Amino acid sequence: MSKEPILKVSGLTGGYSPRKPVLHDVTFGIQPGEMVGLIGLNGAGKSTTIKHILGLMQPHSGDVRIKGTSLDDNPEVYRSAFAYVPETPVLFDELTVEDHLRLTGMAYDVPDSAYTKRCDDLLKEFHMNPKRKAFAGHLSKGMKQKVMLMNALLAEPPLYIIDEPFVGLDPLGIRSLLERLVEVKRKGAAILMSSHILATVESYCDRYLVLHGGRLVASGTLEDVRKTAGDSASSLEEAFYRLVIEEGDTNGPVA
Ligand SMILES: Nc1ncnc2c1ncn2[C@@H]1O[C@H](COP(=O)(O)OP(=O)(O)OP(=O)(O)O)[C@@H](O)[C@H]1O
Repeated sequence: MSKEPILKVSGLTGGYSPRKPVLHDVTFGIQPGEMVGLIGLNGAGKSTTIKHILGLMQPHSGDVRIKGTSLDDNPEVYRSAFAYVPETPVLFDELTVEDHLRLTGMAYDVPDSAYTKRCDDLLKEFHMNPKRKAFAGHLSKGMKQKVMLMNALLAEPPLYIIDEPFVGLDPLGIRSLLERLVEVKRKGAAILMSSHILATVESYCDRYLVLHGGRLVASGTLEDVRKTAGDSASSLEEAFYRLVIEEGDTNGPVA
């Protein structure tokens, strides 16, 4: 029996100018307990898709719903149902790591009874205990990325949207993150992760969305994506390569 999707993107056409859409009729859903990898070449439309889901851009046509609610239906309910971790950390330089966690706890109504344990666990898992009182402006790039991730994980939302999480993190940070994502997935959260690190995406995601030139050219399990790419593709990387150079376009998509 199919469950109600946490995220449902239906016939999404959108972009920066109504005369020149970047995304064309993109449709997909993410069920509770699923981690879905959004992959595509530079300029394929991954960030634009994410901006539409975040509600930062208006669809030209189509619809985005989180747990059945659109941004127009109820902006507060819509926004509190997801946590977003951007590729480039956005923090307040003059606030400490603990200050950021406290603000997130308040914004997402994390109960006091759960807050201290969640914080302590996250600071330990991400090896950030020595930096809990450090100002964000004094952290390294990877540490800032960890603070963004810890904030998202502290909130325990139904939906996580994570943009290219592996680039700034050290191997221990990547391991902590992946272990945590497996855990939140097990508890029923949905995760949309955009990344160019296809081997990790293949190992951890349950399904994949392949965007090319703003169109979803393949989606589903590894088996589904391999079939769409031609049965001889062995890995996600091989299937991806076939899908995106199919039209003899080796210079990337033109949206
Ligand atoms: N602010 C903007 N204004 C106009 N066009 C934009 C803007 N941002 C992106 N685009 C265009 O939208 C298309 C898709 O870009 P997008 O940033 O969604 O790609 P991406 O898949 O996230 O790429 P990358 O892997 O490089 O991050 C590209 O043609 C890009 O030039």
